[in-house]
Amino acid sequence: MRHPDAPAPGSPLGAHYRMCFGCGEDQQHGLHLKAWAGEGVSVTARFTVKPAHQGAPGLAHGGILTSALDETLGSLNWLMHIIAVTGRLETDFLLPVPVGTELHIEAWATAVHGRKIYCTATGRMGGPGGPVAVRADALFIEVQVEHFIENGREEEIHAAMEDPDQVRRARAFEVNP
Ligand SMILES: CCCCC/C=C\C/C=C\C/C=C\C/C=C\CCCC(=O)SCCNC(=O)CCNC(=O)[C@H](O)C(C)(C)COP(=O)(O)OP(=O)(O)OC[C@H]1O[C@@H](n2cnc3c(N)ncnc32)[C@H](O)[C@@H]1OP(=O)(O)O
Repeated sequence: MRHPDAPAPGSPLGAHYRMCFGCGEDQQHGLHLKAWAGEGVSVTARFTVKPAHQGAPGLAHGGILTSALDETLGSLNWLMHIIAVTGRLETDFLLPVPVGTELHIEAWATAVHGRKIYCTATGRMGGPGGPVAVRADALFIEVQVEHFIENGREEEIHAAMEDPDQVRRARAFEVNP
């Protein structure tokens, strides 16, 4: 499952798309989540809850926490050298997460069946060994690059295809942009 050319454990994964809400460095409204390759088909990530992420006073919105887990699970793509999108995602919220918390996220693949990738993630507070505040089980489905080209809004697709960095990132998934 781990691709022979997968980034070495500990390597930063970078953004798959600079305008991505989860990881994009140029997305001013985004989470700016950072992820690193782990052993096997696993990744670690960090995300800090900011005031813009509140659902209740001083507490993270559940949808934001789910997004952070979704993004980390999506980063497993880098380890497998495939493109997969979220088909199903179920989140358990175990502890309230205050603004200012740095969430330590871990995600790993648990099974593969055809195009279906089953995977799990946890988000811990106070450090990588801290209590689990959120966890999610997900089903990702492998797709071809046409999934984006055929369904994305034309102006962003054109901009992405004209961006050599984006084309290079797409190639890292061994797809033909
Ligand atoms: C140069 C331009 C390049 C641009 C792109 C460049 C780079 C991109 C690189 C990486 C980006 C990739 C991911 C992003 C990473 C992180 C972001 C976070 C991840 C996300 O946020 S991503 C957005 C949310 N996501 C969607 O926007 C998906 C919308 N959706 C669909 O597009 C279709 O729905 C699809 C494709 C999922 C399936 O459609 P389909 O027609 O291909 O396949 P089909 O329906 O046959 O399903 C095949 C088998 O999966 C089972 N299955 C399907 N769905 C299921 C479900 N919900 N529950 C249980 N089982 C399910 C079936 O039951 C069958 O199972 P079986 O084979 O056993 O029968």
